[in-house]
Amino acid sequence: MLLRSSPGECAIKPSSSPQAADRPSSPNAVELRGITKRFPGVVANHDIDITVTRGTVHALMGENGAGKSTLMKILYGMQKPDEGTITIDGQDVSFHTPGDAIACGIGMVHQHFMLADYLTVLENVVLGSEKLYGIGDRARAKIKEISDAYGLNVRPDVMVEDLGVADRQRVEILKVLYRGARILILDEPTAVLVPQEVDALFDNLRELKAEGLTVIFISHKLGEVLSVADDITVIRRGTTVGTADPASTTPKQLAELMVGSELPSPETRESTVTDVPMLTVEGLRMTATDPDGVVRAVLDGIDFTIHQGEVLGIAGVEGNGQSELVEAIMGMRHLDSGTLVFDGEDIAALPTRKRREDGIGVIPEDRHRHGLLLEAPLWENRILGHVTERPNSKGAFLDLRAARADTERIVREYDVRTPGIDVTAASLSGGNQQKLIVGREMSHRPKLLIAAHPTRGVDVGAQAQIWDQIREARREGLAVLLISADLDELIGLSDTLRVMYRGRLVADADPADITPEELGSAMTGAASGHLEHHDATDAADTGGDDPQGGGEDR
Ligand SMILES: Nc1ncnc2c1ncn2[C@@H]1O[C@H](COP(=O)(O)OP(=O)(O)OP(=O)(O)O)[C@@H](O)[C@H]1O
Repeated sequence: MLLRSSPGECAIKPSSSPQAADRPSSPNAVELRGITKRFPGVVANHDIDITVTRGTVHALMGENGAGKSTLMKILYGMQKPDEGTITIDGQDVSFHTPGDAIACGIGMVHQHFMLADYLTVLENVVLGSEKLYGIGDRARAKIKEISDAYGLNVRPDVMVEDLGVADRQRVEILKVLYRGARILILDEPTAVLVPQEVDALFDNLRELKAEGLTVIFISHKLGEVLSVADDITVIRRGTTVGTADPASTTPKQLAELMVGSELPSPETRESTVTDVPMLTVEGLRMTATDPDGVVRAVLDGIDFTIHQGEVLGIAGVEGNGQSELVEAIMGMRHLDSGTLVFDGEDIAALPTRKRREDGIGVIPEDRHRHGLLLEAPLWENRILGHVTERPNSKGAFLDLRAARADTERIVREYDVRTPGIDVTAASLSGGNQQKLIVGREMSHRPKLLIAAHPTRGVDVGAQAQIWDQIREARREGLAVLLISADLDELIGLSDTLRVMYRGRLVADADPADITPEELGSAMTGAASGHLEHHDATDAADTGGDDPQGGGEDR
């Protein structure tokens, strides 16, 4: 069954023939020809050609800053190309806004989900498209029809806040299908999913293409791309450098096509763990009150110690208390109880700034909200959070010359692709923003690094470099609290691995002896023979302590 709903008229370019709309459509869903897009000091896309066959999954790969997002923003009408043509289903089109692209059957699922937590799935889906099927039974029936057709398993009447990450992603996909999308653009869709969820998403993508829909997705994950894509286009420094056939390409060849270097591996078993405690957390408990006035524990009796030279990895599906744990250690949220001893000192009453000055570095989960001042230049972002420290200040004064010189050094050493240090952080590509943050935090030689998704959105080459930098610092005594959705990264970098579920540390795993699949199961609450599980049945009951919601008690 082919589903079609049309939210508006697809604006065909006036140069097309009058019969254009009646012409038999081409086998290609999308053809981009000679796309060029310039920003001040950067050519983001230079004469790019891409052909995407209808009914296929097409992966777009490339180093950070290669120009992938820019190209997709052009296809989705968010940006206008300086040169080049866009052809959809054989018709030349011209987009000025995403609305124009949507009218031509293009939908985009962004990396940061855009759903309203306190609305139901149905309300979220119909929001802004009430004219299509109303807001009641017709809309509900349409949602069910789409959900059944593509195996999305979306229930219209549940609250979005009660959904896990993978369910939210399916709602986002359904939302664009509801608006009539036949061509879906997914921006790094697997970055936040555990392996089992990735498999389920790929099943959904196969269903979509079986119905003749076309999927274009951006990814840095070589293995995943090879397993699901029909075609791969690699772009480097703004131009198409090649296409790869997944059936006959190895991950190593693909990595080389992308970055021209060896495929890195995070595996390392050499231990540098000492018996000197750097951070000891005991009985950490934090509650939150939701809009209905219900108090629930978001951290519920967390205990651990990280020693000098140790990486403690925390595995967990997002929303199980990891963000709150970081906020607790950094003093950004009120603790109900518990102790925090850092480098022999009780820091529970210290302000965040003092904790940083004392030697805690942070690579935050949300780089836009907590890691960068997007509208400020790179050199100001270099100072951010470290105003009182060298080389940014001398005595009571800022030392701008030294801060600028050090920003240049970070740009060089961390390979931040930018025309200069005076451009805004907003103008960097996502992966390059991440490299700037990692460079800044590592520069201060912290004693403890809290690294939340340190290589999220970063390409394979830069990822290997960041892993090396963390390992090198660990050899010199750095203690690391690593929170990551990349299970290869967690297993490869951690000396100690613990699983967080519903605000508690529920199981320990030996990184040398666990697979990503086993770890993924433990994160979703299932027991596994390769983990040491703790008793979680006495979870404090303060009116529902389920930050994720909807889960079963273990
Ligand atoms: N609004 C903008 N202003 C100025 N420069 C920009 C802007 N958007 C992107 N760029 C620049 O264009 C280039 C391509 O960026 P783009 O975000 O398309 O890369 P990407 O391949 O998606 O990278 P990543 O994998 O890191 O997300 C980069 O050099 C980036 O700094």
